[in-house]
Amino acid sequence: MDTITQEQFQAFAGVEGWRFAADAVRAQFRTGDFATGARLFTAIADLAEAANHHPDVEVTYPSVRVTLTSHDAGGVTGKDAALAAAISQAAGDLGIEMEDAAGR
Ligand SMILES: C[C@H](O)[C@H](O)[C@H]1CNC2=NC(N)=NC(=O)C2=N1
Repeated sequence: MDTITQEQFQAFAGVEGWRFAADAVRAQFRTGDFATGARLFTAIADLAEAANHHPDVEVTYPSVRVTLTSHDAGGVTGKDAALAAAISQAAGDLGIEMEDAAGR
């Protein structure tokens, strides 16, 4: 699968707030506590396994950081955009908000 540009990524529905940097897209979710972070991670893991496309995920007490890239393509592809949108939807379903770049 070919890589996509930042403009092509931003054109995907549901990826608002994801940040395109170099060869990956990143987002941070404000969970507020570790148990909620674990629930979000579990939802992300289920989506990743279903897509056979896996993010890097950092779970801390107050937040969950997600980084997506397509290792086989060496950059961001439509798989990353589709999974990013699905992760944002799963976070929304759990009542979890995305943080902006400043962590607000
Ligand atoms: C064998 C397996 O299908 C591949 O290693 C998959 C697994 N998950 C993956 N996830 C991501 N982000 N990039 C890949 O290239 C990738 N490849």
